[in-house]
Amino acid sequence: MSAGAIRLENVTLGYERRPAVHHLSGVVEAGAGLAVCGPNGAGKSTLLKALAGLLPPLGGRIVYDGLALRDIAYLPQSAEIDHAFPIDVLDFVSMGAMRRIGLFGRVGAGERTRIASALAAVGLEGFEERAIGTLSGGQMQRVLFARLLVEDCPVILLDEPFGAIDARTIDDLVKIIARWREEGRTVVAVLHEHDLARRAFPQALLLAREPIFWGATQEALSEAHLAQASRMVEAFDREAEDCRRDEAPHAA
Ligand SMILES: Nc1ncnc2c1ncn2[C@@H]1O[C@H](COP(=O)(O)OP(=O)(O)OP(=O)(O)O)[C@@H](O)[C@H]1O
Repeated sequence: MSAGAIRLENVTLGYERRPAVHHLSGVVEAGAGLAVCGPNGAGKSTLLKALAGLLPPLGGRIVYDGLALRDIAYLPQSAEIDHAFPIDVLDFVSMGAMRRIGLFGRVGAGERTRIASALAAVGLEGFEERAIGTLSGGQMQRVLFARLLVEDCPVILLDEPFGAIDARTIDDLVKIIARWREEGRTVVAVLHEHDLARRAFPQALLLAREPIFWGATQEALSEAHLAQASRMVEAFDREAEDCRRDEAPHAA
């Protein structure tokens, strides 16, 4: 395993001891571009939270080679972000510098330059004083990418970064991901858009509560593998329903 890699060893993840992802082993090499795909409920977001260090495994372990958790930037699903929080674009993007300067640290000239160039890179110059609550979905996603640019981490985790945004914004953000990869950063993204996964990520993990395939994207997202993933998640959900019925002896 090379420096900067993340190794998963027979990892089980879940909530309140209920497993959501089982038997996951593999290595995210430093500099990898990995798409995590699979049907709804497959465990994709759960895996990303675990990689970000927010959800300790129920079993197995995740080993970070030469990486501290502060080296990992994490973009949660849009629904988990408080868009109504009263903060303007400049302050929101500046929060990306917090790991370096601390919560109450002074934003010096170097950080100001970094923040300005991040806003320029996502095409949001002139939006500095806009409250984030007034932005469109696409503009908000650009702001979130600007914050990631300021965070400047070697590992970047993106949970559904392209959900419900326009094609032009998607193109611009895909270019930023390509730039991160050229710079040797590791990018792991949960994606429902398989065409984008094929276009922007050489590797894919197809997940259906357990791994179906982890390797070249074209092969991971073959029709046969996608059909297998759907069947497995449906079967898992049916079993879960049966369990719930068994656990409710007083139900009518
Ligand atoms: N906080 C939580 N508490 C309890 N169960 C959870 C929690 N978050 C997710 N789950 C359950 O874990 C399983 C996997 O969910 P997860 O969100 O990881 O799937 P996903 O593949 O990201 O789905 P989607 O594509 O719909 O976003 C689901 O059965 C879900 O209900």
